[in-house]
Amino acid sequence: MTKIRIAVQKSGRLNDDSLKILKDCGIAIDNGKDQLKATARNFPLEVFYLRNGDIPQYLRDGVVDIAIIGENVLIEKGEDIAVVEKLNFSKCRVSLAVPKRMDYETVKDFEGKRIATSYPNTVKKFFKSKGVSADLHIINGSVEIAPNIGLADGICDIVSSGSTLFKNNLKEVEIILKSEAVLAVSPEISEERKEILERLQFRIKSVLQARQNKYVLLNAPNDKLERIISILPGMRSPTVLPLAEEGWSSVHTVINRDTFWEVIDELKLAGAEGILVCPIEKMVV
Ligand SMILES: Nc1ncnc2c1ncn2[C@@H]1O[C@H](COP(=O)(O)OP(=O)(O)OP(=O)(O)O)[C@@H](O)[C@H]1O
Ligand SMILES: O=P(O)(O)OC[C@H]1O[C@H](OP(=O)(O)OP(=O)(O)O)[C@H](O)[C@@H]1O
Ligand SMILES: [Mg+2]
Repeated sequence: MTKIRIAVQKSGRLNDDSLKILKDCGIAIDNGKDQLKATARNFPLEVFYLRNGDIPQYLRDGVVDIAIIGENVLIEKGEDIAVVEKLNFSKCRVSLAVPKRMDYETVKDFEGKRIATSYPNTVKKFFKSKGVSADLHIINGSVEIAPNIGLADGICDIVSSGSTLFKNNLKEVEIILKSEAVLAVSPEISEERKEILERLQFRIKSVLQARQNKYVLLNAPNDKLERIISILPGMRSPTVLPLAEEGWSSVHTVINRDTFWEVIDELKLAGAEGILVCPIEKMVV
């Protein structure tokens, strides 16, 4: 039977959440941690555990068909590779930073400066678009230490909370790009495997939708229903069911996580009572 081959980071920031999303898609993988390859028990899928930084080349060569990878890595070394889904985890940015004490005004301040980075193509492209010429030092890790040991005047690296920059007396001065984990596809994928990809993507979308929403149940006196329903976003319109108690109804709906608390506050003000909030397992839209 044909299987789709997916690359997942072997260890590091993406590993746990990548395996979690496959699990939430109902895919069971026997996961010996030291294995480099594993087969799903209930879906035509093989998992290859690889270094994030090596994945663009494996996709390009068609050694794997799809991958869960940091978008920033694709921008750095896989611009020819298509992204089919943003996965909403491992969110970060690739930024330029300089020592706190430096008076930084514009990107022109990088002219002629030494920049340490693991993302040379990204930095080069950014500087080129701004007409700046700088001297790049490519290092693979602990980039933030470079200015403190006199190796560079500034750096370009991943920033999330900013605490690594803070600890190293650096300040973020330019955001070059924003990144999150994505599902990427090999240009070499076969038609047969594309069909498996479509099935997988359908499940992933349902999982992402479910994670983004909550199921809400509430009780309301009938004379307040109209106002309450006008507040609710919902998939179509809310379900309204009569309660055993005369003059009262139960309202069921779905609310997006981003606006959740604001909507709940409004519902309470409008007279909603006994509000229950439940996680959604899958949401097929
Ligand atoms: N601090 C962070 N917060 C959020 N996401 C991050 C952070 N650091 C890295 N990432 C994202 O996770 C990806 C993997 O980072 P990680 O540090 O685990 O591996 P790596 O050293 O880039 O890759 P490799 O697997 O090749 O060793 C990055 O490419 C980026 O997309
Ligand atoms: O803004 P922050 O929340 O501090 O995150 C940013 C740091 O996280 C990443 O390093 P990581 O911890 O993955 O270590 P690594 O350099 O060994 O990959 C990245 O390279 C930064 O150093
Ligand atoms: Mg890292």
